[in-house]
Amino acid sequence: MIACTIAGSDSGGGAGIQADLKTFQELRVFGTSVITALTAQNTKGVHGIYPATADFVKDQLNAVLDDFDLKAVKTGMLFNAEIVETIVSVLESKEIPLILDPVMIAKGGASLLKEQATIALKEKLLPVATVCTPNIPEAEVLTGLTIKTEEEIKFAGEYLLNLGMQCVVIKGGHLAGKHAIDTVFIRGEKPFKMKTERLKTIHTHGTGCTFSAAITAEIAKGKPLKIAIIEAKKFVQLAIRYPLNIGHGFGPTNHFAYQEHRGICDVQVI
Ligand SMILES: Nc1ncnc2c1ncn2[C@@H]1O[C@H](COP(=O)(O)OP(=O)(O)O)[C@@H](O)[C@H]1O
Ligand SMILES: Cc1ncc(COP(=O)(O)O)c(N)n1
Repeated sequence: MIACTIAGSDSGGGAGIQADLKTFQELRVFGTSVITALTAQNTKGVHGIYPATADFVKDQLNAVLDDFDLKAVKTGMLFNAEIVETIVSVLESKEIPLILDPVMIAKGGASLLKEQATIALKEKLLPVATVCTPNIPEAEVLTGLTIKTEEEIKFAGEYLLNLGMQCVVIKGGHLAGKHAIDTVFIRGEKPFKMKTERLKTIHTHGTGCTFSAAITAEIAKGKPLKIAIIEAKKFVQLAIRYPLNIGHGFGPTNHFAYQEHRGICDVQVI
């Protein structure tokens, strides 16, 4: 099975293209990539960004599409409106499931999406996505709502589904509480929650990339949407639970952990 990630490169290896390809590999999916921007980055922060031109993003995407039978595509850091629009123009006529991680701000605070691009993302790319995986701050930007309570999460999920996509996962990593709870909205179905223990760690660099890449890999293998999302939650939970303790800042998650420990992760689905 072959999947593609369209995202930024993280020289530190914990997020972006590198996290996506490691996740695909661990889940036995062949990974191809389209690089939207190079970042000079490590566990201490983003030290520089060098975007690709929209034309070169298009060349990479066409090269991949021309040769490979892609079963799923994901997007991560898209950086500017030209790149967002280019991706829409190439992908909108294709029937490939699109998993959209609306990456906006790195955990260290650096902006990975320009303000104008947020509008293009919301108006043009979101409507053609199969799954969108915002964290709480991203869901707030996309909906214009403040999201703290369960009611507000429900309202935001329904608002986002109405933009046209098939599924929205509002991730709960940024909320407080003993559990990390993600809420899943699938068109025409009752929403459900995925609940795990909230782990006490600073090594959460790239959790969102890893989670959405795992959904992409499972969908590429033909898993039904709900099963793919639950398996991805197990993948990211284990990747956080068994940290590698690499670097001097907010370290990466452990992409090896799923293959090594997968028998012992329980995600409660409620
Ligand atoms: N401390 C934690 N313990 C357990 N799971 C977590 C923790 N932090 C994040 N997660 C999970 O990791 C995934 C990514 O979530 P989140 O950190 O909100 O995304 P992002 O990286 O986009 O900010 C979600 O499934 C979330 O529930
Ligand atoms: C290239 C790239 N893509 C995405 C992220 C977001 O990851 P995080 O929110 O964990 O910093 C990042 N830091 N760098």
